Amino acid sequence: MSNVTFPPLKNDLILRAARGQHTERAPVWVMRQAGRYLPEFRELRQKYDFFRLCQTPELATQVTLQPIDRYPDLIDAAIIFSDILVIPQAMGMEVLMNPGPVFTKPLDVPEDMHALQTDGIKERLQYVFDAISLTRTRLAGRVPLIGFCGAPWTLMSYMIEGGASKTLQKSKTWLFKYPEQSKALLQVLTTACIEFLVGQVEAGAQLLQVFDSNGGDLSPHDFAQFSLPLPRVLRRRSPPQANYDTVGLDWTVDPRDSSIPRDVALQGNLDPTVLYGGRGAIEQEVKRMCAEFRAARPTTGWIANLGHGITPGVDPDDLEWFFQCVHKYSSLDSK
Ligand SMILES: Cc1c2[nH]c(c1CCC(=O)O)Cc1[nH]c(c(CCC(=O)O)c1C)Cc1[nH]c(c(CCC(=O)O)c1C)Cc1[nH]c(c(C)c1CCC(=O)O)C2
Repeated sequence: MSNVTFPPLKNDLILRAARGQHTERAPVWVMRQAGRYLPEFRELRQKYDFFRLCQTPELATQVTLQPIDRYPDLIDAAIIFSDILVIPQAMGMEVLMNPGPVFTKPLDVPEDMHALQTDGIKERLQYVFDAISLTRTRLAGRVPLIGFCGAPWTLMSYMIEGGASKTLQKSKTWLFKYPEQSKALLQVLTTACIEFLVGQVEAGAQLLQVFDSNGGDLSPHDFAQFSLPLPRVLRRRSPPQANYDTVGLDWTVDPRDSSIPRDVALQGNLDPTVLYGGRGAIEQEVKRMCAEFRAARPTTGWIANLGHGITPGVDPDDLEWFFQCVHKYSSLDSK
């Protein structure tokens, strides 16, 4: 589906695992791998505002490649440097990063939705597509490139709460007090997400991840109603790249949990705090994680990752050790 040709891929481990194929070892990457724990990232961040980095393809590409250059032969995927909140921005909402996201005018009542610009969203996100194409070229086939977006419910909750929230009281109130308007907003966001993801694949993204960070706050019934439609629609628009072939787990879920469908590959799930525990703790926990995933998926694929984004204080050498431990303990011949 990509419009451009790029250098041939040398490492397709994560693509095979995401499709459910058994791999010689688990592919590995970490969420927020281009982030504040890296001194080279902090250096650039001192010069540029967060969204300036996202909006300038040359800079976004440079940041995306930082972990790939630092850990050659250890990381199996790059993820485009951006943020889930670029969609609300493209709908005309102002978002600042200081240090977490802050919306200057969150949605308060359904009438506020009239101010949202629902046409031309994909066009205003062209900078992400340009960053993806440039990154694909500069990756030169070393590893696949992941594109992403936030899931509609997570975006809606940020747009109403105005930032991170523990209780999601305002956005959940919308669901129950203004159900029709909430559905309309989710519909607009679903369309925007799908156009955005399809555009990323056209620009060169080889794998897509949808972050539904606030999905766990919905009841199973509301999750099915408000969050699950996206992959079904996406699948119709962009087969076969866009199946939810893989489900990401955090550390509160045991990969052997019988409620997890059998027909998906798994990704996860080390508690990022383990990375503060020193080499002994990292090795022990990675070994245990690999054994659990191997038991859960003895003949199909899984992807090693943290259960959440890496945090700013981690020593980059300890992350290197994490990668080395995954290589060792997820190999077919490891005990
Ligand atoms: C909810 C959410 C956001 N953004 C994202 C999510 C979903 C995943 C999750 O639940 O964490 C996803 C995201 N954010 C970022 C990426 C880039 C790719 C990567 O390296 O993983 C990705 C995939 C960069 C970022 N996004 C952000 C940073 C740090 C900001 C900085 O450089 O000042 C980075 C590297 C900021 C951000 N952006 C967001 C928050 C809540 C924060 C503050 C939290 C934090 O500080 O880590 C919104």
